[in-house]
Amino acid sequence: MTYTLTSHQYGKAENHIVRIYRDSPRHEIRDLTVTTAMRGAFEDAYLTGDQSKVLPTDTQKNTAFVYAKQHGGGTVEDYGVALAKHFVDDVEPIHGARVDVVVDDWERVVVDGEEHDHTWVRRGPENRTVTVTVDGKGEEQTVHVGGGIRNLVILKSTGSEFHDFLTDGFTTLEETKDRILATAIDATWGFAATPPDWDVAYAAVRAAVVGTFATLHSLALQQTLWHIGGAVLDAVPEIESISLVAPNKHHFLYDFSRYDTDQENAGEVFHADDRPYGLIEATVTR
Ligand SMILES: O=c1[nH]c(=O)c2[nH]c(=O)[nH]c2[nH]1
Repeated sequence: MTYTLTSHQYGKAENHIVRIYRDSPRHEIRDLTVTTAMRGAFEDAYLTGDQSKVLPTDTQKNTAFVYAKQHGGGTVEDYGVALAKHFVDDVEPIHGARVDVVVDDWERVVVDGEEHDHTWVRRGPENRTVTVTVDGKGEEQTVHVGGGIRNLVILKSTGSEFHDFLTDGFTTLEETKDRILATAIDATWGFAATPPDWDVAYAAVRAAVVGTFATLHSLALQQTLWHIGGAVLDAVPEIESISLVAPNKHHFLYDFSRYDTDQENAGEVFHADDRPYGLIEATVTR
């Protein structure tokens, strides 16, 4: 029997790097979880156990931390590009590198009406994500930066319907003209060109996502995703394509008719079910 190693990459996953900027009494914080993955002619490490071309994942980890000091002053995208380019440009056997960054956001606390200089509370649960891919050396090199939002949990208490769907012998779902619509959006997007400001572009995407979710009178989560995709492409001209994954976090009206009570449940009390959930996905491309 013969086998072929058809693909491989290796790296260090989830380096949790907290960078404090303390050049003035008002500190800043950046909290990044960084995953590196290297591609190149590393077959021998698998096939014969020869590690002579392998830059250890431990070294990748160290580099990610040191680059957080050296290249942390710009945006997360600048950091990711500097780190990925370093691996490809400076380490001969590495021909391609991918750097994935998950950003945890911290919000400055307010004490007696004043923002505190060096204390924050975690903002969440959503994360901003950045993916940088560098392929090839010298003139041939390509650098791609992708953006994302993970776990943007959002709910509207009305302005959502679901009816006139296909039915068969297994259908029990009742039609509704007024329901809760809730989801936790994962979105990733790719750029055809570099935007003037990465942070401004991210803020514009997020505003388009939440604004569209709030204002679109939804006939289905599918329709909401389509409109979100269009709004994002309208908001940020450099974005070429956006992929959206959205679990339908079902909220079922709790049935009061089963109880001996004079209370009515007019869309006020719901059972928030965690599973199973509908999973709606879409990619919208310019
Ligand atoms: O927005 C929805 N899309 C569906 O495809 C679906 N299916 C379902 O049972 N409820 C919903 N809601």
